Amino acid sequence: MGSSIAAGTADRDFVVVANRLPVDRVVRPDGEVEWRRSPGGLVTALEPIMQSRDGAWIGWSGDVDHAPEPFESDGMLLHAVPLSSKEVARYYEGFSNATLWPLYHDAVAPPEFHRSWWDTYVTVNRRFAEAAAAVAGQNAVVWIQDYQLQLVPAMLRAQRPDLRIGFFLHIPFPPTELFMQLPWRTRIVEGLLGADLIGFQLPGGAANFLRLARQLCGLQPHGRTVEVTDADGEPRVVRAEAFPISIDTKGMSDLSASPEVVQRAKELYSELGEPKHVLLGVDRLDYTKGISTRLQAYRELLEDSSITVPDTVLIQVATPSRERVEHYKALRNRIELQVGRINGDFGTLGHPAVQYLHQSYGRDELCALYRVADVMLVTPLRDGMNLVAKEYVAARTDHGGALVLSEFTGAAAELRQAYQVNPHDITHLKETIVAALNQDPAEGARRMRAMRRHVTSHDVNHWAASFLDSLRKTNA
Ligand SMILES: O=P(O)(O)OC[C@H]1O[C@H](O[C@H]2O[C@H](CO)[C@@H](O)[C@H](O)[C@H]2O)[C@H](O)[C@@H](O)[C@@H]1O
Ligand SMILES: Cc1cn([C@@H]2O[C@H](COP(=O)(O)OP(=O)(O)O)[C@@H](O)[C@H]2O)c(=O)[nH]c1=O
Repeated sequence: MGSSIAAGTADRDFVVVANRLPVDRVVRPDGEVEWRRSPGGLVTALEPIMQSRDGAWIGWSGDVDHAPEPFESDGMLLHAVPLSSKEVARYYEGFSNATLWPLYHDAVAPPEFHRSWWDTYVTVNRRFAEAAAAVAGQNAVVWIQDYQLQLVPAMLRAQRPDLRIGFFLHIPFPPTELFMQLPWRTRIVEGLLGADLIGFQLPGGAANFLRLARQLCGLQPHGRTVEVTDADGEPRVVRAEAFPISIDTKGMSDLSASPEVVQRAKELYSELGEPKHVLLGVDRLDYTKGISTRLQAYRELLEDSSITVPDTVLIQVATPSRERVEHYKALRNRIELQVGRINGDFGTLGHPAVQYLHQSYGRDELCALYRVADVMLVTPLRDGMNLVAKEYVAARTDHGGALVLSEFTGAAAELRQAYQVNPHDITHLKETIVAALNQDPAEGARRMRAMRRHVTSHDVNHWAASFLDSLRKTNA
C-alpha cells in the first residue's frame, strides 16, 4: 500500500508526523463527510502550534484502506497515510498498543511479542518516512511524534540527510531492565538515533535512553548527548532531553471563565441534585489510568461511611479507546462490573453513587465538569504526562477544587501542590481523597494558586518553543 502524497509537494518547512491526523472522519446522516477535531493529548497539544505555522501534518485518518487526498482543516494542511485492515491490526492494535504501550507503562499489562507485528511496524514506519520525505522542503524541520513511529527518524534521515529531525515520546520511556525484554530493542534505539533531538516527558526517560544507547549501540554519552556516525561517515550529535508537555492554559482558563461555561456548570450541578461533594475522573478507558483502583477506593469509602449517597457523587468519564485490543475489552468489562456493583449496593432512586459516562466529551462540557468537581481524581498507574490534571488546574479560575494526583504521572513532577498518592496503596488513596474533600478552603486556594502559576508559565507554547529552540541549536 503506497502513500497518497503526490510528487512535487516537497515545499513545507515545518512538518509534523504523528500516528493520527488531528481530525476524525465523520459521515453525517445526509451522507456528507465532515472532519472533526479528535480527542487526545497529542492533538490538544499540537493543534495551536500547527495553526500558527505554515505546516503540514502527516498521519493516519483512522479509516481502513482509504486515504483522502491532502486537504485543509482548521488551518492545517493534512496528509493522510493509508493503512490496510491487516496493518491496523498488526501495527496499531498489535505492536503499538499490545507490545510497546504496556511495555513502556511498567508492563502493568503483559506485553505481547509477535514477529509478524514487528514486520508490519517496520513497513508502516517506512511509509510514514516516505511521506515525510515527499512533503518536507529542503532543510525543513520535521517533528515526529510518539511510540508508534520510533523507526521513522533513521528511515527519514537515510532518505533526506538535509532535514532537521526532532522526535518526542509522549509516553514514559521504560527502565532499561524492562526495555531489554523487547526482541527488537537495538532496532528501536537505532531508529530513534536518526533524530537530532529526542524529547521525553521526564529526565528519567532521557537517562534511560542514553544508558541503552551505550548498552546496545556501544555509544559513549557525554552529558545529555551522544555522537553517532551517519551513513556518509560524518559525525552527528544526538541530544536526549526532557520537555514536559503542557496545555493551552490561557485558552482553558478563558473558556472556564466564559458565561456559557459558568452557566453550564450551574446546570450540571443542579442536574446532579446539588450534592455536597462532587468527585470527577476523566480518562480514556485505558488500564494505565488506574480507574479500577480509584473505584475500589471509592467503594471502600462508601462501605465505611466516610462518604454517603446522595451527599456525594463520582462522575467518571471513560472515553472508548482501542476497543479491539483484548486488554481494553477486558478492562471495560471489569470497570462496568465494578460501577454496576457500586451503584447496586450504594445508589438510591435517582441518585447513583457513580455517574459513569462511556462517551467522549468536547472541551466546553469537560471544562464545565472541571468547574463542578470539588475533587479531581487523576490516579494512573503510569502516565507519560496526563493533560487532564493540568486542564483541571487551568479551569479553576476560582482557585477552588482539589487535585488528587498519582505520583506515577509526568504531571506529578510539576504539580507539587497536588494531593499526591501512590494509587497502588488503596488505604492511602482513601485517606487522601478524604483529606481533599475536607480541605480548608484557604489551604486549597493556596495550593491551586501555586499550581496555576506553574501551568501558566509552562504552557503548550512554552513546551513547543523549548523543544524547537533546542532542535534548532542541535548540530547548528
Ligand atoms: O490515538 P489513540 O490510540 O486513541 O490514543 C490517544 C493518545 O494517547 C496517548 O497520549 C499520551 O500523550 C499525552 C500528551 O503528551 C500524555 O499527556 C499522555 O500521558 C500520554 O498517554 C498517546 O501517546 C498518543 O499517541 C495517542 O494519540
Ligand atoms: C476523556 C476525554 C478527554 N479529552 C481530552 O483528551 C486529552 C487527554 O490527554 P491525557 O494526557 O490526559 O491522556 P491521553 O492522551 O488520553 O493518554 C485531554 O486534553 C482531554 O481534555 C477530550 O477531549 N474528551 C474526552 O471525553
